[in-house]
Amino acid sequence: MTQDDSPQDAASSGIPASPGELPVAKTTRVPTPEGVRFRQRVAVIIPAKDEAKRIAATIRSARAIPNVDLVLVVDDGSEDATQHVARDAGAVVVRHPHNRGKAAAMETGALVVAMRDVPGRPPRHLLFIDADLGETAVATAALVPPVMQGVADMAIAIIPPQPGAGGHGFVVGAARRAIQSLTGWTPKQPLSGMRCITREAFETGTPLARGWGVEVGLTIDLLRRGYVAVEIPCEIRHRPSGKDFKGQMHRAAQYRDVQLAINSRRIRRTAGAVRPHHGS
Ligand SMILES: O=c1ccn([C@@H]2O[C@H](COP(=O)(O)OP(=O)(O)O[C@H]3O[C@H](CO)[C@@H](O)[C@H](O)[C@H]3O)[C@@H](O)[C@H]2O)c(=O)[nH]1
Ligand SMILES: O=C(O)[C@H](O)COP(=O)(O)O
Repeated sequence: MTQDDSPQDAASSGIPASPGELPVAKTTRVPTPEGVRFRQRVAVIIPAKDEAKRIAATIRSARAIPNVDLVLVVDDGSEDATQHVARDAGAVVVRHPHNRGKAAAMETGALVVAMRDVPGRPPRHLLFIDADLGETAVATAALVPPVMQGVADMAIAIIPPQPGAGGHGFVVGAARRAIQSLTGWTPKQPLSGMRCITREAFETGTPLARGWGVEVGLTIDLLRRGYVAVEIPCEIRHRPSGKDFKGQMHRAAQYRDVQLAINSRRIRRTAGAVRPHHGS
């Protein structure tokens, strides 16, 4: 992923400048019976397409994240042994029979976690991570505390510059500008998919934008509804897209999906602004 060090003011970054200025998440606290305290749990959801080489290390690392009691892999129609390797590494695995794209894999993952949440207890927070983080996946643990403490409804990883990355900042720039114009918030890494999010915020953001538009769509939809997002640095490594033909094709697909997500939200905003008001 392309990095950008453009300056940001603390207020628009969402990152608190000092403890006295902590933002407050919008997610409603689930009331629990008096005197009963449930430990908030977290589910890691890993959308995975043809990730047999790296998924085992990612799962092992993710299992070490505090408060995680479920690691779920959604095999998005892989043609390799992803599902078998993931099961052997201790994950719960579900599978799309055909490739449906990352956003669909995220929705499937959230649905399966909901089925495993314990009735009467707070729903698990959802920690989405990519399958290719390997042993660095544990560093996404830093995304959990802001959500757990009610500082944010969604915490997004800022990742360090990646060796071999070949981006030109084109997709990232377009995504950042659109989020800025539709929400007033300027994210450093608008495409980052490593995100911890409350169940309530996730449900508010569904249906998700398709494919690679999912992160941009989710950020816009949540911020416009008053939810709070923060970006948190995480020392993770992933397999970046290079400068080769495959990398450029990937960027073209990202650009297409991001533009679709942005355009539909612009249209929705305009339609909302001109819709006649029939209230009393
Ligand atoms: O059809 C697909 C394609 C990919 N994946 C998985 O999605 C994740 C991200 O895919 P990757 O190929 O690593 O894409 P990147 O370009 O490296 O992804 C960056 O940019 C994406 C948005 O464009 C974000 O979703 C990612 O989190 C972010 O790391 C990986 O676990 C894949 O296995 C699927 O589940 N289904
Ligand atoms: O490599 C990346 O960071 C993404 O594929 C986006 O590409 P970009 O840097 O050209 O926006």
